[in-house]
Amino acid sequence: MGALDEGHFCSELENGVKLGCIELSFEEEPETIAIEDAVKVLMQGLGEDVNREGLKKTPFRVAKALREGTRGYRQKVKDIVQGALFPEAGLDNAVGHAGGAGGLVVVRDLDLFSYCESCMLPFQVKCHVGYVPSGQRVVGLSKLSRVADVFAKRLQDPQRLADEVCSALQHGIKPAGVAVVLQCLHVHFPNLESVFLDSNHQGWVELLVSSGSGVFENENANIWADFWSLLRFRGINVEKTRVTDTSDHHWCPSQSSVGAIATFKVESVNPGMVTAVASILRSLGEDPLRKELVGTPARFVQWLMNFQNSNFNMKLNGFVSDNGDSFKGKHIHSELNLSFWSQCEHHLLPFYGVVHIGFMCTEGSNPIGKSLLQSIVCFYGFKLQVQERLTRQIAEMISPLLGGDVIVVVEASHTCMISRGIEKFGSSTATIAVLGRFSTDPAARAKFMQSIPNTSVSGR
Ligand SMILES: Nc1nc2c(ncn2[C@@H]2O[C@H](COP(=O)(O)OP(=O)(O)OP(=O)(O)O)[C@@H](O)[C@H]2O)c(=O)[nH]1
Ligand SMILES: [Zn+2]
Repeated sequence: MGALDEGHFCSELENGVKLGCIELSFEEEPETIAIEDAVKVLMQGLGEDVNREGLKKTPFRVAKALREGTRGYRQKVKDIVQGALFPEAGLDNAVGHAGGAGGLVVVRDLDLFSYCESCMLPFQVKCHVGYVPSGQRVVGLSKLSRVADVFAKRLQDPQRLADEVCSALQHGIKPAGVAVVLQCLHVHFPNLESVFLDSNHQGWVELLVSSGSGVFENENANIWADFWSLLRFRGINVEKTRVTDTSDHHWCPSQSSVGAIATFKVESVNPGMVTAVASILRSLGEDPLRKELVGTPARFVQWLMNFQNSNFNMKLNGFVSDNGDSFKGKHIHSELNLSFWSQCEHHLLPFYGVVHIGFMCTEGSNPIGKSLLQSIVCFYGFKLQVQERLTRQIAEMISPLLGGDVIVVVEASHTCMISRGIEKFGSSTATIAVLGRFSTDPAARAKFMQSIPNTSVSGR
């Protein structure tokens, strides 16, 4: 069982005398309990009832997700590489591609997830690792991915992640050289204004970083040309958003001028919630005073505050539709790809995607503008949610405005199913809510469905 599953703790008295090991389950470990307590403070800060059905187990789930997501602090590279170096004839110390073990080896498209150290949200990593074997031996291919995962399962910055993986492999395998390329994707930070202004939001911020050691140390070395060629074969677009100097470049939207967080003033952030996040960092084995982490608790709280339990009803500014309630002469009107972000109430992790809305109206009229529908979608998105409830709430909200015949389809990617747990990259969930004629007329439903374009839902 992994370190997270079976805690082995030796209780110590003040003078360091060990009392002997007591077996603590994951639930009983002090770090888990501390994170659960901190998550309860965060949920109360959002105005939520921690005892509400659906939220009861959230503190524990979040503790489990965060500790699994940062297990890299407790793993050692040598345990992975040791015993996985296999003797292989070939070029000894020279570097070339003449047969045998002398040639460049590249493992491509390793899907990883890491935690952004600026905002504590998971970010997606497409990792490509290359090395030039030497010393008459090669490493087990899977170990390149396992070592990369040790450093990904921490609070990270893309460039530091690439450098740490590169250096660990260089020291662990002692090859002629190592090259690491990471294509990183950070979820975009919406805020109410920006989502309305530009509803075809790009859901992702992309960044490509690289790191090299030994024969790859010089990024102009011709062996890099071989490496990039082996990536291009896979259609990997290595030029896009390539940043070499990331020192002053904040890739995290929470640090950029347009991110949602930039619109909050730090002093307006609930200090009790900030303290709670700092204690979570400590429970994960991090130092909240590390310079890259100093602002992180406030930024994470600012992200969370997007989803506070605002129970105010949608201010429709007296909006009344003249949509009437008779079908005659009515046709199906579709408003498609309304973007939304929400926060899964089970894991406090984002889920995001698009909403498609259909309703009946007389030819040529449109009783409700797209931006008002976008407002409704955003207000129900910006809560702790489950996708089924979000879908139903949108339908129930717009139904009386539009004569009662509505259909709502939500397509979303759930970070909690992609970055942890079942880790199903690329998976997405679709939900439907129908009222009025759309609940009784399959042909009306089918006609609306045909109007939905066939595009990816990942928001990329
Ligand atoms: N129906 C529904 N389930 C959701 C939504 N968001 C997250 N979940 C699920 O909530 C469930 C929580 O299950 P638990 O077993 O309590 O928590 P868990 O151990 O973290 O679950 P895993 O994700 O399977 O590891 C998971 O199956 C999630 O996939 C949602 O919007 N709708
Ligand atoms: Zn971030």
